[in-house]
Amino acid sequence: MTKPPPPSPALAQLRAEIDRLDAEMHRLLMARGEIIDRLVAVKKTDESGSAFRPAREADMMRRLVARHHGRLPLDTVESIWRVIIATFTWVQAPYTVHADFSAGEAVMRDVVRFHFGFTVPFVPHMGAAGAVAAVAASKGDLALVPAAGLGGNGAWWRALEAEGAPKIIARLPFVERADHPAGLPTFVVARPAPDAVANEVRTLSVRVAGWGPQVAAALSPLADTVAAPDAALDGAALLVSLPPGRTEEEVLAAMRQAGASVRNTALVGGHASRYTVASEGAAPEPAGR
Ligand SMILES: O=C(O)C(=O)C[C@]1(C(=O)O)C=C[C@@H](O)C=C1
Repeated sequence: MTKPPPPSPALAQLRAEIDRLDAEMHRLLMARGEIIDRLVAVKKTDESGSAFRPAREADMMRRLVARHHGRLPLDTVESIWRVIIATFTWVQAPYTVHADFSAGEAVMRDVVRFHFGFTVPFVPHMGAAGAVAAVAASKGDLALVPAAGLGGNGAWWRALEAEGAPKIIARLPFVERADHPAGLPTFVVARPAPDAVANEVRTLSVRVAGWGPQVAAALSPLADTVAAPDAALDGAALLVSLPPGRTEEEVLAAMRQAGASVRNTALVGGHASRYTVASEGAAPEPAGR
């Protein structure tokens, strides 16, 4: 076998620069890892069993996207940081991701791997109920459930109503854009540590009688809603996401005015407000919801 010719001096110099930068990035990652024991002690993670702080992560991801520029695609830099943060969370307190595959295996697998990498274990479930039940039986696990209404899933969020039940604590992706490589809107459900609740957007479980197109139309400008049929003939179980500044009273009043009667409501979690950038590399602009 013939030996490849040595690289030109110019190429050798560029490679030496890359080696130096790689060694520096690795050193910095290891230095980041040195903080973990102190994080665990300060956050008392042994007591809660979960190191996940979604509001902090949403804020970190927004700032990352806002300061990013240059040749490296945003998707790449976002996915690298997702893996760093999710893995650092796992090293503080191991957890499993329970993913509801009912929106399709491929899209949900992408959501899991993009946001949590390959070190964090994940278990597939055919339906939201199984994923949420697994979280309820765990200390610090997460469930990922598609945020859109899927017929087969029913009103899965009703399992979050009881005190002490798991709650919605995040919505993925943290930074939304039309061409996001793992952009399936997804709720993250967990038993939140007391300081892990983000509530810029509050998610409400609402049961109504008299549900129909008029009520849906009245609700749509006020809040994002997922609807599932409820036991009664014209009843519906709703998962209503109240954007910042929108009150529960306003939304219920609009539904009543459109002819629905509200049977009961329960807060089933909250998450950081949604944040959208126009497209790859564009300047960030808040989504308003
Ligand atoms: O800030 C924290 O609380 C951390 O534990 C650090 C860290 C990170 O790796 O940056 C990890 C987990 C949290 O969800 C948020 C951020």
